Amino acid sequence: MSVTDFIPGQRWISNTEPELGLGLVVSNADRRVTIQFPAAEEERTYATNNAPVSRVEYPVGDTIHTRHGQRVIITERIEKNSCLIYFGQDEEGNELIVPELDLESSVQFSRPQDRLFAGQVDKLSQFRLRIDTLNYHHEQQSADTYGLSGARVQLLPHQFYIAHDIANRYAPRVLLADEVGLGKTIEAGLVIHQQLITGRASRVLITVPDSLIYQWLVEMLRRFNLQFSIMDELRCTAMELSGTDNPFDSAQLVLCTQSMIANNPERVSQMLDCQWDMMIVDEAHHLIWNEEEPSKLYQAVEQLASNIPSLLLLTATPEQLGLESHFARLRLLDPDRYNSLDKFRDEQSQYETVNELVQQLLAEDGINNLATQPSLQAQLDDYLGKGASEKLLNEADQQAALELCINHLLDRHGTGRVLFRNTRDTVTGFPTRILVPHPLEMPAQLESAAADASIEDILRPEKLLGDFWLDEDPRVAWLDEWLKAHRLEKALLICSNADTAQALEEYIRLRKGVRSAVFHEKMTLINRDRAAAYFADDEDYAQVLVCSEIGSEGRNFQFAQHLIMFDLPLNPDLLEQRIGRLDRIGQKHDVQIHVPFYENSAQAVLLRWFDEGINAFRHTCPAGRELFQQFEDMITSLIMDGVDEDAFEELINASQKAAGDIMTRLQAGRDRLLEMSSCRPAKAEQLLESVELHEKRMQLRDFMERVFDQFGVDQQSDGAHSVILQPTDQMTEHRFPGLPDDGCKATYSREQALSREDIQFMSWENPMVTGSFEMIMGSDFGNTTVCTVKLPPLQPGTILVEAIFVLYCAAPKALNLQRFQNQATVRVVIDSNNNDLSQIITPDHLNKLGERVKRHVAQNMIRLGREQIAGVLQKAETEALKQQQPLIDQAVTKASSMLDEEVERLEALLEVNPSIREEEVAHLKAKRDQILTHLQDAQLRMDAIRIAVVRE
Ligand SMILES: Nc1ncnc2c1ncn2[C@@H]1O[C@H](COP(=O)(O)OP(=O)(O)OP(=O)(O)O)[C@@H](O)[C@H]1O
Repeated sequence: MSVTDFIPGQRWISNTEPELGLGLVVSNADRRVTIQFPAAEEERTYATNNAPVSRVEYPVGDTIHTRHGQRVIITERIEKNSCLIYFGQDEEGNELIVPELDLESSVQFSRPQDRLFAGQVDKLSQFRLRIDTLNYHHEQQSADTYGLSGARVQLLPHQFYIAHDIANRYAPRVLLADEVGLGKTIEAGLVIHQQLITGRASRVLITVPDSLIYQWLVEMLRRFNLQFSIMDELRCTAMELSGTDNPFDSAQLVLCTQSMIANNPERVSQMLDCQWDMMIVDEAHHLIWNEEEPSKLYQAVEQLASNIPSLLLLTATPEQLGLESHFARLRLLDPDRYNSLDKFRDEQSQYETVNELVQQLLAEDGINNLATQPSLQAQLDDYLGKGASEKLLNEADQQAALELCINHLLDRHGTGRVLFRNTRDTVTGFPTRILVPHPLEMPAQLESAAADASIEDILRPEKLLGDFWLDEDPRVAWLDEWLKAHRLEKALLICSNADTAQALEEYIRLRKGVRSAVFHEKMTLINRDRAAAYFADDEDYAQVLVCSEIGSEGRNFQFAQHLIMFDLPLNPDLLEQRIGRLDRIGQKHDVQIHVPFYENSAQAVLLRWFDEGINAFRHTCPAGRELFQQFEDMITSLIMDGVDEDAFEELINASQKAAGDIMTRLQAGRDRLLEMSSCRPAKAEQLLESVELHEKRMQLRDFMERVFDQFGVDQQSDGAHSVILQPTDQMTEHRFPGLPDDGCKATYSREQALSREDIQFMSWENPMVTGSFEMIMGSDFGNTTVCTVKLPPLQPGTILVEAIFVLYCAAPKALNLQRFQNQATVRVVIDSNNNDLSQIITPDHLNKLGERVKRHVAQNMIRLGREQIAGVLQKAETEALKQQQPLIDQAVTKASSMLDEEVERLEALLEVNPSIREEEVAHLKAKRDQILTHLQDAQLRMDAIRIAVVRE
């Protein structure tokens, strides 16, 4: 630009700060030009030869706004003393004359055509990045597994099956009851993440036992990038003192302890005043209920559950406290469905018949069975409606029809809508459990002390040994020796009592020099987590963590291989919870379960019964609780009255038989159905394939490298898959989304992310990536560019206009309308002779052959070719618009067929399966109508323009 280009009174716009609005030249002297930006009340002075500004000239036909608020369509434009005067008509048809000085200053050019003609031309690389963003964004949004693939987790089929099934429901309310350590937290996290990222939920409340609060906090952050806020009494009070009305309104994602919910009605009432979308209750077997006296926790959760649309209850032992409590928890999920305990009991007995039918159909000759057995046909018709079997047998593809029927049976008459339970039998990869009993001689004084003691005291013999039990208890001496002999191995020790844990740990640490830590309910939460972290440390670690029973619930200690049961609990579910600390996903070794016990003692009775009677050490024993109830009297009498070998034999034989019977019954009925509806392997595999297919690491890496470059984030490669990212002073935005102020390390490899939890997992759902999508698509970044291109058949000087359109629907994010559109963009290429070359000149041609031009050259090209380009753009718009209706029709057809099928399925289910909530069907229908309306209103909108000038 030269000195003579700038005349006071002219309007210009800044290329680097377009948000300042329209500028006004106020002076031009000494090779410096000063431009005022009235809308922003700012002024800039530039050197005239390289001022980063573009002249604003509106063509005839455009609409302009005056500073007096008038809207004028330009009919004529003249230039006087190098300034423009516009002539035109306002909305009432009044003739107006508008000198450019009178133009409204707060205009923003974000439409690509406006920016182009205002001289705001982006780099070629930015244009390409924009188009790639549109395509990748659409691809991710359309994937069936959208929202499930960004977690730092191994792709385990049973978890993805459950998460996918639940996450696709409206306001899901379910009980996640996988066996201990199979990943219920992960399943819940996947569902939360998916609901948040798709916009179906935005406020989530998680409540967990006190000892698990930090573990959940960390797990949500490191695996799902979800930053929860812990709301404890201290924090709530501090916020109230500083003027916050309701502390629970201060965060979207809140974690709180179950003791707060159970014991603090005021806090519960504050929670009730907030609009939550989702609540998660971990270790939900604590929600104890009986008719006379429901627990406080149950009552508080019940209040919250009736106000919060979505509810996930997590427990590995749903029936730990009896069928009544289990039923009451199901009632929290769906009070209409679970309104009678007797009916519920009846239903349980029906599962056997349904399963028998399913098994006959699943058999190798299932079709044949059905074709030749009228009784089977009648049974199927009974369940699925008259004519169901005939229809199936008449299908061309009978096998596929049979599959569908089995799905319907499970769906409508099985257990699966509300309850999910995967077992170790169906999930592979678990270690072997080895029982290592350590018989010890009973201290003499115990025999007499035990005579009048209660069963609880007998089971914790240290209590009976008096104040010096640590010196006298042979288990303590055994422990000391064992730890010395296994110095390099970590062991988790569990005993039932906090005082025992505390005294024992102090003793071995101070008196025996063992590196140990303690974990019990009398410690503060912070100290508990410190102890757990010390035990987990790879280098400077505690060899043994001594826990009271609270350490047997929910915690992840699978890095240790040895579990020492200092005593044994009476309840087989608790035994399983203890073993589950080590026997969980991620355990790489066999689990050794050490039980030091006195011969001929109560513990010896329990040990033998658990092992020989119900085989609860080496395997999980789903029938444990029921068996314990059945044999409790016999066990108690053996414990209290001393061992009578014949009676013991009888107990063992009877227990084995009963265990076999119960397992057969469960397998024949409820458990088999549960298993089938908790994970259908073929579907689960398909889901994992979809996640892998959309992972596209190389493309993601390439994409993000370009984004970081463009936005000024420094990146240093750090090995094959990872990178170190640092904010810089050259960043174009104040902050880069998701990037910590002090930078971070990130990896594009799931495997590496799993082994290095200190580095970020860069998936398409990482906040840095989704933030980049939003930053680029939500702004004018890269929406105009100019290049030259050598394309021999075309005449030099020909102008090619490549216009990119997107189908735009102004709809809530939660509807995720992109998934119904087959393509992300519509692309039209028109040349200056108005030929449509869209099919001939591909994006690849222009990407590969297009050469960059300097900005001022590009601006000149636009200025000179403006009229022609405007005409071509109009033609491009006309051509694109021809595709609008077909695109809408295609999206509407796809949406209708998907959503109608879902509605029909739910309606059919509703007729026969009371676990469907009416509101679920109503919501789905309303959502379908809303989606179709929005799609029908969709409009193609020009999103970006590339001008290519053909050169010699
Ligand atoms: N897909 C996965 N990828 C990586 N780690 C996993 C995965 N699933 C589970 N884990 C790990 O396995 C352990 C058990 O998972 P989680 O805590 O979710 O199990 P749970 O079923 O809730 O256990 P509990 O019954 O003890 O409460 C945790 O350490 C978890 O991080």
